[in-house]
Amino acid sequence: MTKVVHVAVGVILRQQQVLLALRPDKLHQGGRWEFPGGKVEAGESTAQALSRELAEEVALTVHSSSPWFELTYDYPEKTVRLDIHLVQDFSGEAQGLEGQPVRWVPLSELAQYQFPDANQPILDKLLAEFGR
Ligand SMILES: Nc1nc2c([nH]c(=O)n2[C@H]2C[C@H](O)[C@@H](COP(=O)(O)OP(=O)(O)OP(=O)(O)O)O2)c(=O)[nH]1
Ligand SMILES: [Mg+2]
Repeated sequence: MTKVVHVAVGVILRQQQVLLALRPDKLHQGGRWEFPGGKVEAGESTAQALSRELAEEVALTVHSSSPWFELTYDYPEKTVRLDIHLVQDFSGEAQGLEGQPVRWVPLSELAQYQFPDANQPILDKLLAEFGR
């Protein structure tokens, strides 16, 4: 049986820029840029998981987030269910608390980055709804 990993993903937007973090080489889909987030733990809502992960990983305090869409993607080694939220109401200065590079990237430059294979629909929707 394939395990499905439930992941809370934050598309964090600030003035036509989105926050990306580089996944360490050793991790699944390492060396790719991700939208910060992580696994939803038992007993947590997705929004709670997202707030916890963004505090732990990139030092941001989420004031509110809104569910955007979900996608399921089958990697050879596991299936992920990405529960993608928009985050536009937050405070703090983004920094990679786990030593990972983080970067505010203009939407117009997203095409220059390599993302996990599951992420294409997120990029398409981001540019369709927020790009100009
Ligand atoms: N955060 C995030 N994960 C993504 C994205 N795209 C994508 O396929 N994933 C996958 C990669 C991983 O298999 C999974 C996230 O799991 P993870 O291991 O990074 O979760 P975590 O932050 O809770 O890390 P850990 O506690 O296990 O160390 O989701 C994305 O844009 N952002
Ligand atoms: Mg993570």
